[in-house]
Amino acid sequence: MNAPAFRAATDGSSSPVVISVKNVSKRFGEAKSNQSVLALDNVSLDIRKGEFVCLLGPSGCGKSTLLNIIGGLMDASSGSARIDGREIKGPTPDAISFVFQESTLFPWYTIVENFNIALKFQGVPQSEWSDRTMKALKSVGMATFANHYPNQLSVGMRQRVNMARGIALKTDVLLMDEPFAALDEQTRMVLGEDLSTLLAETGKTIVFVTHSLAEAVFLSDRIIVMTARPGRIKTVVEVGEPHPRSPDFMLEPRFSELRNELYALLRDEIRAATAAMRDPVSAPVSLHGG
Ligand SMILES: Nc1ncnc2c1ncn2[C@@H]1O[C@H](COP(=O)(O)OP(=O)(O)OP(=O)(O)O)[C@@H](O)[C@H]1O
Repeated sequence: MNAPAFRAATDGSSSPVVISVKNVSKRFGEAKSNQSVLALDNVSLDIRKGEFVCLLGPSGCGKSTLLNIIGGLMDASSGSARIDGREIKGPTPDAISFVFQESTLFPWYTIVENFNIALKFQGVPQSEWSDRTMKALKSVGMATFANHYPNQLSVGMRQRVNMARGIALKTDVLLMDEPFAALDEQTRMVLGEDLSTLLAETGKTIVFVTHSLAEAVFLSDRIIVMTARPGRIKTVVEVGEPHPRSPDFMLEPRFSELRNELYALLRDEIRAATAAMRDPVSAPVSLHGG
């Protein structure tokens, strides 16, 4: 029997850089217009192969915008994003796949058919489809539902399948935008454990957006803490724990210390974001140099 996959804690400095974001700013609307929004301001970030990186910050600080720019779904207003040295100018389905908060399964196709469409779109040879699909479904405990339709599954099961589809694809990079946000706390925790195991097994590079401090600490190698809008990188917190992670990690004093540290870092930013929502004209945009 094979030993379970194990991935040592990383400080992110020993593996090659896969994603490189350099001086990225993003403005929605014309700068002169009073409707214009500066969502990201001069963000630079390198993400290394096999890392699990969380983007954490107050609502509206540009987490999804940054993820969308990395995924090629949106252009930066200035600066650049690269994957494996290539400038990202649009979606790169050969390199990057997405898992969103809402299940993006076609309701009129079975789970297997949904996977086949994604694999076909990605150019994976048909001879590999079944093996990849069943392996990924098995890894999230959903193999027996392969021939079900999405509406025959619970919300949590659909999100499991969504996650499995991201894993089945050949891409080395998985971008996950609040994939567990719609789930109850227990399901979230179990899926978080599964994701940590999958990270150790597949070695994929994962960029994950969340609002949950506990989820960020439990899953991440590095947590990118962002300021209130315009989103900048306030600080980076290293977790330094191997994968797969067990729920026992949450009982360690270090876990609470890290979560408290994140809360202390975010508190001012959340206040700034809330003030800006209440009074967009006179509120400080960010307490962090905004
Ligand atoms: N297509 C768009 N057009 C105009 N403004 C946008 C667009 N997309 C995002 N924004 C604005 O950019 C800012 C950042 O949005 P984004 O969704 O990236 O934030 P977020 O940190 O992911 O928020 P949340 O945590 O609430 O999901 C917000 O003020 C938002 O209103």
